[in-house]
Amino acid sequence: MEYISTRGNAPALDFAGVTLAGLASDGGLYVPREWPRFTTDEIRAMRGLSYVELAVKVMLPFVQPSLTEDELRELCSGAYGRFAHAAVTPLKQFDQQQWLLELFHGPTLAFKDVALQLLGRLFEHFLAQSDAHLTIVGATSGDTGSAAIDAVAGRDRIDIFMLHPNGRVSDVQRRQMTTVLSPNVHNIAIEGTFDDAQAMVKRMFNDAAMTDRFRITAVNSINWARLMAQVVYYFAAALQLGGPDRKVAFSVPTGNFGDVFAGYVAAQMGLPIERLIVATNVNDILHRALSTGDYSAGTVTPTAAPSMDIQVSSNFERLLFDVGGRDGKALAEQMAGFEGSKAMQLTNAQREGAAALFTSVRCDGEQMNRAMAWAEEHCGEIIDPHTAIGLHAAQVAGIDPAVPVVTLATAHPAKFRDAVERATGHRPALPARMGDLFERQESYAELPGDYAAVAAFVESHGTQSR
Ligand SMILES: Cc1ncc(COP(=O)(O)O)c(C=O)c1O
Ligand SMILES: N[C@@H](CCOP(=O)(O)O)C(=O)O
Repeated sequence: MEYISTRGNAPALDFAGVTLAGLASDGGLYVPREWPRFTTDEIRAMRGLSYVELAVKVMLPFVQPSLTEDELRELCSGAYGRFAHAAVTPLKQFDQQQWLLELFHGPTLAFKDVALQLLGRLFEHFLAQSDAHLTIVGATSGDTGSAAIDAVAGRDRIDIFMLHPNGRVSDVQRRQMTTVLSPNVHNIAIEGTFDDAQAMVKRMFNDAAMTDRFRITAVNSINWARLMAQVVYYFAAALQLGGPDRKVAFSVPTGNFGDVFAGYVAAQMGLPIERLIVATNVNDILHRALSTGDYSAGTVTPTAAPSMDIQVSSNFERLLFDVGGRDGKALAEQMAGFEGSKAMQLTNAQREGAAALFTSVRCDGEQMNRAMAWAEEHCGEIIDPHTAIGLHAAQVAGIDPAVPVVTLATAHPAKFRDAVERATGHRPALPARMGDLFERQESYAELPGDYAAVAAFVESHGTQSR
């Protein structure tokens, strides 16, 4: 498979190349040159496969020729062997129509583990073929950070610099990152929002003074390999609910648009999907874009679902590229306009293309709390605030009652114990292996929201590769 940039002005790369590159050199995001497509018979034949075997089937077209089938299988076995549930992403029934896909059984209790456990292994695999040293620079609103750190802590020839917005992640999320004291892990709390951190990360990819010396890559969902691994669980859930002979809808708590874009990819690969529901909190740029065509970023409002406190959603660019006719030059101009003014209007083609599969719902704090309480009262399930936003959207999106709706449960409720306790009266416990999280020593730097300060920190703590 060959990958091209959404902005049309970067070299096409193979899978190993895009995995190590992260972001394209023209500032765009890599996407496959074309979508691989399964026939209905091929999808039907996936029923009953173990998660690892399903992952191999779904991802193989994306990784060849950089990886053989056996290499992919070995990497997946290692990655998913670390999950605490035999099904990796178990599906639970809420009622006649509503289902919950639990994506938080990995080491750091969020859906990010599904992709990052694999990505850490991919980095190691591809690095073994060269003598390069990799510098990962990432931004997190809470969950990507710990999952990425868990995936690469202690690995040779990799440093990770993870930026989180100071005071805007939950205390469990922060401690999951800052108590990992491996010498290759560097946590940085910056003044500002996740969007500020993400903008600094993207800027570093285009800063020749940095890229000339450091081999910088990404662990955020701007890295194609992240999204690819997330496609698998859409297949896993749909197959259990009668797919491909029955359509399924998915409700996805959304911030950076990575998880729900993976659902879009599954649909392009032939999986029959009724609707993809983009569930946002009050940071609702995506809801406004999908419902009115107005993609304009306001200020970020802190909420009890902090991982979704995002206004600039990186992966939306991938959708705009695909539904807008794959015109890299036109998209580069559109994105340059957005980067200047933080506002843009979707074209008619982009609006109509998105409307064919996506529905959006904005969920405020009260609706989120009610969804948490409903799950507890009616189903005995404690869900986290992000999942609750997805559940609320699933219940109000107006999906045909004959179609199952799967809400993606993106985080374990114990990561957000205070918010869950406020809504349900129950305080979920951390798993035993994390019982001492609050006794562990923390280490992180605090920096102003200033690119030069972050770049200087990376320079002084990183390992030059070139
Ligand atoms: C718990 C949780 N739910 C939902 C999201 C939103 O996912 P995405 O950014 O892929 O849209 C995130 C962060 O990405 C998250 O950490
Ligand atoms: N919600 C994320 C923000 C980054 O998203 P990513 O999927 O692009 O890494 C987080 O928890 O860090």
